Amino acid sequence: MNKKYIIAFDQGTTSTRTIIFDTQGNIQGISQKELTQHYPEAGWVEHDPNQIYQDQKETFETVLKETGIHSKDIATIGITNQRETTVVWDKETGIPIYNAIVWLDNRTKDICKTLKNDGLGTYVREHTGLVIDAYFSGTKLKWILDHVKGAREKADAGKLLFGTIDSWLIYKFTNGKHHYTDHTNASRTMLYNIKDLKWDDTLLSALDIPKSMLPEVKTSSSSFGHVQYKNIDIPICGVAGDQQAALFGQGGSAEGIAKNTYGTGCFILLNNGKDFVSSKNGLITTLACSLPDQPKNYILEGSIFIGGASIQWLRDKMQLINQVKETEHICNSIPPLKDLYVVPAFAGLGAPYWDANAKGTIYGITLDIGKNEIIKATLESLAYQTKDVINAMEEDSGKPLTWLKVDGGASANNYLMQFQSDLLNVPVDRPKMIEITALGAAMLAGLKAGIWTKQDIETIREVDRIFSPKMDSKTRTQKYTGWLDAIKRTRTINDAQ
Ligand SMILES: Nc1ncnc2c1ncn2[C@@H]1O[C@H](COP(=O)(O)OP(=O)(O)O)[C@@H](O)[C@H]1O
Ligand SMILES: O=P(O)(O)OC[C@H](O)CO
Repeated sequence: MNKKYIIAFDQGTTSTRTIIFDTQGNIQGISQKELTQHYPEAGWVEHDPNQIYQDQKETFETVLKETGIHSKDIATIGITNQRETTVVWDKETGIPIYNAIVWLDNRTKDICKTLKNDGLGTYVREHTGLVIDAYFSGTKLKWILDHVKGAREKADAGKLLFGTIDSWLIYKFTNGKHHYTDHTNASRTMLYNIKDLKWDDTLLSALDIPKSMLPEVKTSSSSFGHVQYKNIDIPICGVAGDQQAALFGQGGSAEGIAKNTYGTGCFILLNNGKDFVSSKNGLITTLACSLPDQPKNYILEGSIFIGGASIQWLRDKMQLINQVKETEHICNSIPPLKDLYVVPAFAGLGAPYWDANAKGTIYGITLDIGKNEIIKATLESLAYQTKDVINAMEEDSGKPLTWLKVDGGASANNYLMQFQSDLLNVPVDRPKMIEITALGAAMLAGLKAGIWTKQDIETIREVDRIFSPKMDSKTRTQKYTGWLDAIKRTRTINDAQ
């Protein structure tokens, strides 16, 4: 094999990146563009699908130019993406009929309420592993068909296609030749049966979605067509939703491995093995990256909607900081907080509460509280929300968590990582490679393309730092009890409204 590089397309909520790895898994080049967020109404979040494609193409071309690496030396491309975000486009022209409705958008909460009232909750949990929530693609797709003029007729006539961002990019980069997705992305639509690995007719009919719109679902490490660049065809050999890709990059194809990605949201995933376990504690069951010899592995996931986004809120809306990284120094420079909690339910609460109506709150303000304390409480909220999810995971899996692997932008924050370890009372293990999501996608592609074996990829991850718990158990219990009280009060206020 003389091809020397693997490319990852990492299409996230806030940015679009192309990264080139060498065969040791080292980064040779990165190009990145910020993605414009559109907020047409309260609770709505949209992206422009054309911007997503153009940015991905531009970062791809830029990284090749900047590194001087020739496209003939690229063995394969892996794609990883923000999950659930929904695009519908015209089959003939490839033109989207509406903006992409982003995972954080909760405009469809009333559709979800109706589905729940119709008694579909248990069916959804048992067949898709999910809870009925506006987070997943199914109701977003229904909303587009119901609200865009002429969409329903065109869909019924087989003239529209649906996809999550991976499908959209595959379609565009292969000039409309392929309409594919992979198991991880399909499992986030609320339309896919994760036991039988097929689209679910009952849910398609409940949401009035024609099957002809849906992509073919493939193994995450398999052939998804080619990207042509300067007359060279580069095969796309890996596709996975970003959280599952991160778990894979962290070595999570083995049962029992858990990771938390601290990005816009926080996503805690535990590889729970080959058997479908339905959560009794507010988590969801979803599919791990699939390999030809490992088609079905189930993950228990806790999806927290607002993680690093709350630090951006401190910077952009509250203007309490100039840069997100300042929070580490600020937190280290003031004493431990006493009973001050920020509950960042800015988009409702995800796991384990699933409360679409909850709103953000701050509890425990006294006269001595200033902006630094608010900053610290906001940063700590990422760790408290993580603990809520880990507690649920321990209940569901029946096993205590002994080790947490971490990644994502906010995992760079040493104060947060130490506080997380203290609160969970387990070591928190941060890898040297911060682009672990992209690396996971590259690994999936590299496996299929014959660049790496399973043994090779096990040796790529290296530890940067392990944070060990230092907090005494009394303080830990006091702090967490205060958090649970703040959550209870938040939810009581909203119930009363
Ligand atoms: N040093 C830091 N301390 C706290 N939060 C941070 C820090 N660096 C980045 N973040 C947060 O991490 C998020 C970006 O992480 P990233 O993994 O790139 O997110 P995404 O993939 O969701 O776009 C932002 O929300 C930002 O506020
Ligand atoms: O783009 P990220 O990294 O914020 O991830 C978003 C998740 O995939 C949503 O489920």
